[in-house]
Amino acid sequence: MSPPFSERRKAIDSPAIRLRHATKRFAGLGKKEVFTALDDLTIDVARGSYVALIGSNGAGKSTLLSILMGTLLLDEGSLHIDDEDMSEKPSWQRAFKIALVRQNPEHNVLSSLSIEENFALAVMGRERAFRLRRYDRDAVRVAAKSALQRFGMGLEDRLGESTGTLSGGQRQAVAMAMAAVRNPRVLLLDEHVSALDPKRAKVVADVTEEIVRAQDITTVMVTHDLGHALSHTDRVLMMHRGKVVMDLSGEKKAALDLTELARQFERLVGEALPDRTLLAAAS
Ligand SMILES: Nc1ncnc2c1ncn2[C@@H]1O[C@H](COP(=O)(O)OP(=O)(O)OP(=O)(O)O)[C@@H](O)[C@H]1O
Repeated sequence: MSPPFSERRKAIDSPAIRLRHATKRFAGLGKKEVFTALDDLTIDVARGSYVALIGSNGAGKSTLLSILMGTLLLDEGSLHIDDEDMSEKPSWQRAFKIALVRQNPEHNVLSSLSIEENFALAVMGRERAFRLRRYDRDAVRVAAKSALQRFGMGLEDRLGESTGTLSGGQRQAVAMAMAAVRNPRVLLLDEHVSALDPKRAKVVADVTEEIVRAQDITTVMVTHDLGHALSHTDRVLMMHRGKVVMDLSGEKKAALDLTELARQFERLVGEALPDRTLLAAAS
């Protein structure tokens, strides 16, 4: 029996990601030194929204992605994904819900396997069974081809080739297409186009947004490129020293004046935005 309407409504309205008073500390170099990478962070991420995390080096962006992924666990606070308490669950217990595309293309695909075999692993992950067993080759090929075609790189005709022979841009396209085939509840992007040349970066960024919108995937992207964040995402969270210092969405984001943004950021944190963040936005 399906749940009552009120319960279904609640599931749709409730945020996909609910972070409450999230704190993560690391031991510093000195014996008693402790560094707070995430400092009492409370954030809701709406279902299906595309959110960018921007901030200077060491602001806590990667730590936050690791907390969402489960490769790090919180010291204090809580994390719910789709109303399920994930605070204590390590990455392997939530991997079927979450896909991650990393900055380094070599970290996203297994280069000893073919493109098709990489997709087979992605599909098996979606089915919550990472056992190496015979996979449905036709179904995997159909899904892989249709996801790869979007990138216009001809990769759909090279399924039998080793991913070790692909360029960085091609590997990132394969990684994004694999994420699309897995159709995760949450997609995490860690500067996934920053290592690519501008032309390939644009293709991968554009298709990423198409996938996110078409499949309604809640997405959190770390980037140093404010221009990329402003043109593709619904909401920009500016981080500094483990806190969100600015939260821009809707009209506030649409009416954004970069000089004013830089001024406000500096006033709030006492430090200027990194040059590359502003330069990327202005170009
Ligand atoms: N495993 C770790 N051990 C100790 N300190 C860590 C660890 N991971 C991160 N930190 C520290 O936590 C702080 C936040 O790091 P984080 O990597 O989250 O920043 P970031 O915003 O992603 O920066 P960047 O833009 O340079 O990638 C940094 O000062 C970093 O040195």
